[in-house]
Amino acid sequence: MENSVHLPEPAIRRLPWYLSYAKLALEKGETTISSTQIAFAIGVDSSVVAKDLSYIDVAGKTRVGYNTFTLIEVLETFLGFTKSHPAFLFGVGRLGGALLQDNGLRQFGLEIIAAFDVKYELAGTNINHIPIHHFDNMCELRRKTGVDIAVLTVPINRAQEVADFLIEVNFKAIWNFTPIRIKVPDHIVVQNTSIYAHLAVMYNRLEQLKNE
Ligand SMILES: NC(=O)c1ccc[n+]([C@@H]2O[C@H](COP(=O)([O-])OP(=O)(O)OC[C@H]3O[C@@H](n4cnc5c(N)ncnc54)[C@H](O)[C@@H]3O)[C@@H](O)[C@H]2O)c1
Repeated sequence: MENSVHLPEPAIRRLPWYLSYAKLALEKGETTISSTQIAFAIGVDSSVVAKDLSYIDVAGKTRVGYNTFTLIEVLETFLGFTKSHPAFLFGVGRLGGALLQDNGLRQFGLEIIAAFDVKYELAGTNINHIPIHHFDNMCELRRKTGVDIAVLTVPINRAQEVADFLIEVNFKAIWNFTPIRIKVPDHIVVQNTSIYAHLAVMYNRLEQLKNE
């Protein structure tokens, strides 16, 4: 069963933490794990873990626990990590190039099948076997493949115009790595991912600690 249930976003964000913990537990030979154990390891209340896991179709008892292998399987399927989600990447610079090199994305179900840039010299090359095309050829490839997901790694001053164009040609989801909050209509799914924003939180908390 993939994630068709509408879960609160904080719950969706916690489930991958449970998954990582379950994988570690299995590596250590723990064939069952309880929600109390998960709660302790992750640092959240066990009632929260039990509630989160109640959204997904996994058999288990709060005290006795879940079969670790089954829990991993069910979580991976539910989170969409076992299915392949084809995507196009836009902007093959330092960050875009690094993402193309990252085989880890595939483990989480994201399959970047082609990348696009406005630099003519990049067209016809590839990174990690992923072909790079000129941006002008994108619409044709989009029509052929029906890809819905765009990974956006263009310079900040190009982000909105590229996003607008992608929406016009029917992309449905944008994973935005640029540090600008792109504006999109309600029916478009956007995830903004900025390591810089996390840095700001870290600095702020660090200052607070120093002032305590
Ligand atoms: N989210 C993060 O954590 C994070 C980390 C580093 C960088 N960034 C952001 O990612 C973006 C890329 O950073 P970078 O360092 O890789 O930049 P870069 O300049 O190395 O690469 C950008 C690439 O985008 C291409 N490009 C420009 N306009 C385009 C268009 N219309 N269509 C397709 N490609 C186009 C450029 O030719 C270039 O190759 C920036 O917005 C940067 O701020 C985010």
